[in-house]
Amino acid sequence: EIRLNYYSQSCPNAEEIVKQQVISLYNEHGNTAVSWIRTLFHDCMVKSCDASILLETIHGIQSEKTSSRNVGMRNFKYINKIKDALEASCPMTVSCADIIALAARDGVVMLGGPRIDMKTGRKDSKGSHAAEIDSFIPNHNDTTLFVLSRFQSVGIDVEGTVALLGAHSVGRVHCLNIVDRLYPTVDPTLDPSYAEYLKRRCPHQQPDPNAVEYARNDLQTPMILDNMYYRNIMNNKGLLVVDQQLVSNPATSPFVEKMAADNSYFHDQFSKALLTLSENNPVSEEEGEVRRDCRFVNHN
Ligand code: HEM
Ligand SMILES: [Ca+2]
Ligand SMILES: [Ca+2]
Repeated sequence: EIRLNYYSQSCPNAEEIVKQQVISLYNEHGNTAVSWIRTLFHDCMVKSCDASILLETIHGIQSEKTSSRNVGMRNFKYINKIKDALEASCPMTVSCADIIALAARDGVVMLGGPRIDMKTGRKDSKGSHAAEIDSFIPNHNDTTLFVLSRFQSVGIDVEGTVALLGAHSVGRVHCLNIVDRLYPTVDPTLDPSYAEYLKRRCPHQQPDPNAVEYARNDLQTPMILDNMYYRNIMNNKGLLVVDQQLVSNPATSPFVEKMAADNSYFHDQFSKALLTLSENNPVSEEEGEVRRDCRFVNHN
């Protein structure tokens, strides 16, 4: 059963240890904080917040990391650093699924977002769900209707979905996910000068797989989790099709306007929805485990 302060007896400093690690990683590589937010989404959305996304391909397990939906995910290696710090104080106590949740919570704070009171006590999966990823995580060009139905299936309503996509106020997108909007003709819903910028960032219709070509999600405040995302999409400066469509769909556009006008309303709705996402379908004590190494299931 997940609850607030699950580790208060078994590892009283657990949350503080994660926080210190997230801060020092942020100071080394600011983009780690960005990664933790996306990692939570891609773990929790796929079946359960069970750290399934961290497993490597080995002994009949197919890693989720190689899925096309997970393109661009980064900084997984630093999860092990957080885990090592926890193992040094409390061996075999804190789950990798809780590391993902707490790191996302603290990453949000590092990026100027709200403070979210997340529960702990999640257990780690004993397998990956690689084959099912595409049925849980929408594609970059799916319709709003489809996106809303995916989030609704995990208990997140229209307002919450609009708020969660505000995570695209930070981070980057590889050209692969944008070129369809630039070539052969520019998507008419793209601001022309913004399209010129994107074409400079992504000069080839078929992105060179060896070149790391990407554009920032939010040019104005790329490292701040703020409502600039909504102002951008209202100005036809959305990067992905799923972003831009929030403005034109009548179910989502009123929330876009409210969030664009009021950063603290955005933060409140983002907190609520991220909390719901972070509690999706926890694995039971009997079915799960606390992994020794977040990349592999335990062998005992
Ligand atoms: C319809 C739902 C969503 C779709 C289709 C989607 C798709 C994408 C894509 C294609 C990228 C760029 C990856 C790359 O090329 O490197 C991206 C980046 C990102 N997404 Fe989403 N996303 C969705 C929802 C969310 C949600 C709910 C969150 C978190 C609450 C989130 C957080 C992020 C973050 C933080 C990045 C930047 C990652 C980085 O710079 O390392 N996304 N998303
Ligand atoms: Ca998962
Ligand atoms: Ca921003």
